[in-house]
Parts: sequence; C-alpha cells; structure tokens
Amino acid sequence: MSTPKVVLVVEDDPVLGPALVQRLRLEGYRPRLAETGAAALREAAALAPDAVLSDIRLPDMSGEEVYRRLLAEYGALPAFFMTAFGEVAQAVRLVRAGARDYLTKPVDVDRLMVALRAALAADPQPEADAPPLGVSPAMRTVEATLRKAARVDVPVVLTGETGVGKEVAARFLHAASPRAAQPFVAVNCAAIPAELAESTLFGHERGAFTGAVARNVGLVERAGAGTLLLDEVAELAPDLQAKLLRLVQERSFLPVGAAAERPFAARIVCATHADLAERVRAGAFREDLFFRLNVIGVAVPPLRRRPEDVPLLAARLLADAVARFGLGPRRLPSAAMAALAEHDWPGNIRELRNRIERAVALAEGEELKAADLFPEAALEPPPAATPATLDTALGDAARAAIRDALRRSGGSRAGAAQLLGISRTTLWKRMRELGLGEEG
Ligand SMILES: Nc1ncnc2c1ncn2[C@@H]1O[C@H](COP(=O)(O)OP(=O)(O)OP(=O)(O)O)[C@@H](O)[C@H]1O
Repeated sequence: MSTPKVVLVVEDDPVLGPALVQRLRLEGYRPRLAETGAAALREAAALAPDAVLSDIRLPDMSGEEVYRRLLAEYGALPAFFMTAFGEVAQAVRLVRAGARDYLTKPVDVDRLMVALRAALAADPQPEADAPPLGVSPAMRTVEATLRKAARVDVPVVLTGETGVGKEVAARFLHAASPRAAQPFVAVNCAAIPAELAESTLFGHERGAFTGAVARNVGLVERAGAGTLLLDEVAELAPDLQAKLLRLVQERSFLPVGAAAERPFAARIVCATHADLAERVRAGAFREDLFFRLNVIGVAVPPLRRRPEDVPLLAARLLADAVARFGLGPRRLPSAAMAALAEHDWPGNIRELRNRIERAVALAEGEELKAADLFPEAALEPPPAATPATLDTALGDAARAAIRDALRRSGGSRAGAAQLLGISRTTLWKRMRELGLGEEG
C-alpha cells in the first residue's frame, strides 16, 4: 500500500477537531491536529501535508490568512474550509482564491470524506520541475490541455497578450512531455536581425560567408530531440517562413553553406500575441505554415481574467526576488495584497514581476506597502484648472497611450512601439517631443 496521505486539520473546536482526526485515521490517512493558525503553519512546515481541512475562524488568525500563507509556501494544496453560517462570503472568496471547497457547520463528515478522497485521487504529484501555472479554473484548464498535448508529438501554438506567461507555459509543456530530459530552446523571432536570421536558426558551415570563421550550430540543431519554442512567430520574415515550413514538413534543414540536409528531431511550439489567422488573411503569414503549426491551439488568458492567480504568483515572484537580491526577508501584508488584487494588470505577469522586483529593491522595511508596488498612484497629476486646447488634449492623450503601451510591454520600448503600431524611431521621437524622454 502507498504511504498514507498527511491531512492537516486546523480546528479549535474541542469536539469537532478530535472527531475529524479519528475519522481520518479510520479512512487510512495520517491526520494532524492544529488548534491555532500559528500551530498549523508550524505543522505544515514540518509535515508538508497533502491536504488541509480548516476552520475559517481560529483563535489567532483567520483561516483565510492561514490559507494564503500555505498557498505561498506550498502552491495549489487541496484545502477545504468549514464555516459557520455567517462566514460564507469569506469561504466563497477562498474558493475563488483556489481552495477546493467549503462546508457549512454542522459539517457533513461523510460528504467531506468523499470530497477529500476525490481531491487527493485527482491530484497526482505535479512534475517536480513544473510548478502549477496557476490555481484559477482558467489556468487549471490550460494546464490540463498542456498535459494532454505533452503526450502527443504535434505542434502547439500558444496565444495570449504579452507577458501572460506563454514561454512559461511552453516550458511546462516541455517538462510534462517525454522530451523533458532533452534541451528546451527558445528563439525570439522578432529579435533576430534579418541578415543573421538564417544562420542563427539553421547554423552555418565554416567559410559559408565572409566572417564565418568557424562552424556555427544553429538553434534548430541545439534543440536536439527536445523542444524548440518559436516566440513571436508571427514576426518571422517571409523567406524564413518558407524555410520553417520545410523544417516542419520534411523534418530536415540545411545549414548555410552545408552540402547536405540534417535531420530535425525537436518538437515545435510557437507563441504569439498576434492573431495568426488574421495575419494569414492579411497576407502576412503563410496559410500552409499556419495549418501545419496550429494543430493544437492553447489560449493563455490575461491575468485580469484570472484574479485568483494573483496571490499565488505574487508570493512566488516575491520569494524569487528575495532569493535573488539577497536583501533579507520581505512580506506582502493584506493591504498590499488587496492593492494587487484591485489592479487590472495590462502588462500581465511581467508587470507583476516588475512591480514586485522594484518594491523589493526599494522598500524601506520588511513589509511591502501598496505605495511600493504602485508608486505612480501618488503622482497622478491634479485635474487641469483651465479647459485644454486641442493641442494639449492631443498631447495628453498621446502621452497616456505611450505610458500605457510601455506599461503593457513591461517597460520595453520595442514592445511598446509594436503595440502602438509605430516604429521604434518614431516612438523615440514622439517621446522626446512629449517630454517623456526619460521613461520606458
Ligand atoms: N506561472 C508563472 N509563475 C511565475 N512567473 C511567471 C509565470 N508565468 C509567467 N511568469 C513570469 O512573467 C514574465 C513573462 O512571462 P513569459 O515570458 O512566459 O510571457 P510571454 O507571454 O511569453 O511574454 P511575451 O509575449 O512578451 O513573450 C516572466 O518574467 C516569467 O518568468
């Protein structure tokens, strides 16, 4: 028999707590009782429980606080809450934040056992190197699709706004696939200079052109039998689209200056924030290539449509920044979490990451404040005292649009220019004219 699953019971009721423990033991689990939030966090650190059953009201903190801390430490842990009649709103909030379910008191223990068994059976240990992408229903669906796609060797196209985590999703797919031990190579198709694109992707032989002093192994070859991610695939120039079609169709490629083709063994995954079908209609993307690549399409939803993921991602990104910067511990108290929950994240997870990193780097104390995360809120200009002229109104609108695009692109001017449909040079000129030269 497999080792019994550890279930942490957080309940200060002297009757219900021990009764649940006894029942769980009879059901074959290894239960552990904690009567306060602090004890629950200590037990969780010592035991790494497989599931949690918690009261919503505890003597020292709310079940909500316990859950948020557990979420930050252990990710998507199945959690069930027991609540009195008047606390249902809080319980519903917890389910939105990723808790599995809530039961009103008096607790129907049989129903609780059925739900617990189902949750633990349906929750196989995630792959060690692929932490969950989120806890929201939307991201659970994306994960389930990626896991299914991982089993079959067909191309996948990931779509979604900039910064939603398409590359992270591609890595998740790779880690869940039988190719996990092979290389994962990501190419940003929008960033390769046109004149180097072919040799960067396919490699070149020594002496293939002036300056080719040594053989260069292209990214396609570096991917070996692993996964090749073509990020921003919609930006690929037409001649490279033709070569990519050949790569997908024939499973072979020709390095620049080589006499013979080489076999291509990797799996192709593409990512784009553009509407590829629309690019095909506009004649900018080859239809035959589109059909070859778009066998399984997965849309990664923007962060504002899955607010349940914000606490988990914020906690993860905070832990990451704290570890990297080595500036000592930092915490996100509930006021800061509430500010994060209210924002609509036009720049998605990249924006969340940037805000957390900046706050960790610049905050004075251990606790991050809403103003550390959203310093611009304190700098909103006062409303104009006199009516605007058409020129100033147009200038203000252009400034707002540029700032918004910079925010969405996580501060990248190239990304902002793309969003605004202008060249980088035009953006730079307009920013100087509008007095935005130092931003971005
Ligand atoms: N599930 C996640 N957990 C932690 N960090 C994440 C997660 N998803 C994305 N990120 C972080 O958010 C940032 C943007 O992610 P990523 O590069 O995957 O987005 P993208 O959609 O590919 O962006 P772009 O369209 O600009 O290429 C990265 O810093 C990444 O590490």
